[in-house]
Amino acid sequence: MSIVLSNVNKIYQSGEVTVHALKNVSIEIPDQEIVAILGPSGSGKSTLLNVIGGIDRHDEGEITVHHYELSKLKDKELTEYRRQSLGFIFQQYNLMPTLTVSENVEVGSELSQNPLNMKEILEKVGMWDKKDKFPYQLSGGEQQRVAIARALIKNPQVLLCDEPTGALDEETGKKILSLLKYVNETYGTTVCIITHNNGIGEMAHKVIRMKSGEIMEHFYNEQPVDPEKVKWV
Ligand SMILES: Nc1ncnc2c1ncn2[C@@H]1O[C@H](COP(=O)(O)OP(=O)(O)OP(=O)(O)O)[C@@H](O)[C@H]1O
Repeated sequence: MSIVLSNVNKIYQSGEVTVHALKNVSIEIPDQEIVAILGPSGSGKSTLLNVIGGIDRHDEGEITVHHYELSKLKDKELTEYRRQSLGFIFQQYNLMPTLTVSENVEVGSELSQNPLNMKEILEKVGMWDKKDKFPYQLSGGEQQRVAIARALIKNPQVLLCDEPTGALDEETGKKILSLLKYVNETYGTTVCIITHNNGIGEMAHKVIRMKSGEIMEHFYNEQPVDPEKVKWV
């Protein structure tokens, strides 16, 4: 049960301007693996993640995520799919400033029918001792840990990460990558990471490289590198 895209097209029309953001994209994202989606700005990485994540609708082709065929889902079903199956991590952590760490994670928990245990998750991401702090009292890396905990507590099958280390320095960014690897190994979560940082491709099981809305290449790393050892570029 993996994520399969067949001949997926996505066209944005704003006024006179037409952007073909995804052009006949066919690709498989295997279950329980780490997949890095690389490519220059404007190549369609976020669009790809957004159509997989049901944040945006594709125009043509098929996207199957586990037993869901996304084009067949009504809006309400798409929302349910996002809630039940997916966790999202963004470059901006999007924490609620007026809520504590544990309250922020609770928000994720409330979205799920089978949430994981709060203490376990906060311990796993190394934030249990800061559970009563507010976001402004935390570093960027710590805030991203909370965002990961908020996504994880739903026990999603897939974690979709858009530039998760984009706002972090190398040392902190590598710690977040190590945490994502740990999550993948511990919970069997499929982890998709969009990034400009080619080095992050080294830690992934599979690399997908995009350009101008197309898949330029995709390949498996025979030996994914430890996140602490990737080249930071
Ligand atoms: N909502 C939108 N309306 C119109 N055009 C859009 C929209 N979203 C994206 N695009 C266009 O689609 C193309 C692909 O954008 P996308 O954000 O997917 O690229 P990206 O590879 O993620 O870029 P970046 O690395 O800069 O985030 C770009 O030309 C972009 O301007």
